[in-house]
Amino acid sequence: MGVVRHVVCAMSGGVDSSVAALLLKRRGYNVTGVFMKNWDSLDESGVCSTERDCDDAYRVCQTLDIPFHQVSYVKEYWHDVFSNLLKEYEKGRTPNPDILCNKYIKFNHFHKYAIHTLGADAMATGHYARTSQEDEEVFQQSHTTRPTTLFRDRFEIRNPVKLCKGADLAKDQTFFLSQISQDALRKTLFPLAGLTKEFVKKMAAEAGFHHVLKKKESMGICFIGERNFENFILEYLEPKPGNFVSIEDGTVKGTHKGWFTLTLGQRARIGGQKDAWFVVDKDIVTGDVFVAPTTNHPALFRDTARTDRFHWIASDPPAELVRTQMMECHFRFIHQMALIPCTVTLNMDGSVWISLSQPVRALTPGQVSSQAPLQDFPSHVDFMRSLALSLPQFAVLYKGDECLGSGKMVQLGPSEFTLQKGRERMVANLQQNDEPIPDPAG
Ligand SMILES: Nc1ncnc2c1ncn2[C@@H]1O[C@H](COP(=O)(O)OP(=O)(O)OP(=O)(O)O)[C@@H](O)[C@H]1O
Repeated sequence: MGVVRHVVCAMSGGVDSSVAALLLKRRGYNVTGVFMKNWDSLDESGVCSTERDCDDAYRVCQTLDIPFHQVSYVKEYWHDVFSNLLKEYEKGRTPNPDILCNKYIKFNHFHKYAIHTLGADAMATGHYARTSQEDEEVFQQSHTTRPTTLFRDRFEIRNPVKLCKGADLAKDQTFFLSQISQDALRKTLFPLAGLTKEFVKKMAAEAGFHHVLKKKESMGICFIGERNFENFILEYLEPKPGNFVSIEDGTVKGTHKGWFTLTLGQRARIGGQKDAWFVVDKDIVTGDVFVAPTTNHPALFRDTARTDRFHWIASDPPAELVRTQMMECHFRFIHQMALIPCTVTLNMDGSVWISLSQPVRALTPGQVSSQAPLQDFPSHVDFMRSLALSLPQFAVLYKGDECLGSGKMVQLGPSEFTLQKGRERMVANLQQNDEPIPDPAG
């Protein structure tokens, strides 16, 4: 008889992690369920949803007859995720809290707790994602503490583990995992890797997890709960009022109460204006929010972005990129958006330039923002829909099924509108000087 492996499963009280724990138990492992508390929350009716979720996770563990623990990362979440989020808002950027939560909490604090404190052979979550390792390979990974040398990961890791899309492409969550460390990934199991959500729900029903199935699907920000996001964020940030300014002629169209909850591409409600205007840019120094009169205005389209130091999950950086300084792959900046072909170039400081095969709008064409202006948002769920469609922070790269990693977008190339204006100015200058206008076709 071989050793019985010990796996710590992160259990949220939801369907996915409950079935993940069930599958691990069926594989014959010693499973421990752990619930994380990240936020002291009361929802708008004063009910603590965290306690309810914790209770649900506990009941699943009872049904499975496995030990249950609860850990609190309220302090860590506040420092690593929430403060970060507020700082980004103040810079006029729209951060993705779920990417940060995975990076700093689940695949860092929680990971260390599972492996070092509880002595587990691996940790597991209910994410729809896959790695390039079999379970047994995960267990064989020794607990290495990386020496802090000048050498980068590629010199230290012989067989880097890849992060790949799960079988259920409609549920794939690699986007949210794109910032996690190689060290944590090497010790992680994703029991739902090969399953569809439909099948997982069926398994939950057969296992008698009815209390879990009855719950609403969790969405977006894991900690805030059902509440008005604008009111929530205004508890923490001082609103900075300013003007709505037309990108076309610089005229002031109205005023707004604060720009950090206004997201790129979103329809702006401007008092006294009958027509629809759309947010295309912000000036965080003056507080001006630039707006355009059409939803598909060229000021919303761009085809290049630069990231900060890119986080490569497996090879840091990929050999192809080192060899040629250039790589063809696919890009996504919104969870589940269609992948866009792109060319990536590597800079000396580890940042990358991403050139897309076609200009993309700040949001996916024809999506909810035009029907659901922010002022009408009833809850954070709707806000998350707009967030997911807004200027995102992270550029996530894929090569086939593999999620290569992500980088925070810190600079965008010129918009189509800027380029168009530049061309017009050039033509006007040429005409003024009576020079022949170059024929673009010839
Ligand atoms: N509060 C929590 N405590 C422990 N683990 C958590 C918690 N929240 C999320 N997780 C882990 O992260 C995974 C992904 O979380 P996410 O919030 O995306 O939920 P989900 O995909 O709807 O999964 P679930 O149905 O398990 O809630 C979960 O399956 C679970 O393993």
